[in-house]
Amino acid sequence: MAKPAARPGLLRRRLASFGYAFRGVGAALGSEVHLRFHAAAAAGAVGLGWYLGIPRLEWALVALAIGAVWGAELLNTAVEALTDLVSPEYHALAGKAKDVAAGAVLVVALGALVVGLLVFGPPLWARWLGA
Ligand SMILES: Nc1ncnc2c1ncn2[C@@H]1O[C@H](COP(=O)(O)OP(=O)(O)OP(=O)(O)O)[C@@H](O)[C@H]1O
Repeated sequence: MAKPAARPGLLRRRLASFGYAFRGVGAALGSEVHLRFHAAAAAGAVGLGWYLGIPRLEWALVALAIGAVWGAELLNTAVEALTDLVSPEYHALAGKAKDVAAGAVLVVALGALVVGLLVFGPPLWARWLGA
């Protein structure tokens, strides 16, 4: 009897999963203008945080906000792709799925905006007043 093909080891499978995940982020970055905008905004926030010397807890908030926006945008991209696959023709439910997914990005982005205003607003204001 033929021996079943050996399954790759656990570590190799985990590493492959990471590879697929990074490939997904790369594919979304390549196709989604919004995600490139989020990348620029994240770079701006990190630069501002470094310039203002914000404390560690505020870095944690900024990191959470950036991660949440990226996560929501990636999920939105996945929903769009699946919707286009399942329902290339017009369908009210397909439209609802895309609108709700886009709404999720909007809600998270508004939360991130509030975080940005609370973290960067006061020290920027103080610098401008002090200048
Ligand atoms: N198959 C469909 N059936 C019904 N309505 C759709 C369908 N595809 C798109 N729509 C509607 O058109 C809107 C825009 O769809 P589209 O696929 O262009 O998404 P988008 O978020 O604007 O795309 P992108 O992020 O690539 O710019 C959706 O939010 C939805 O309201």
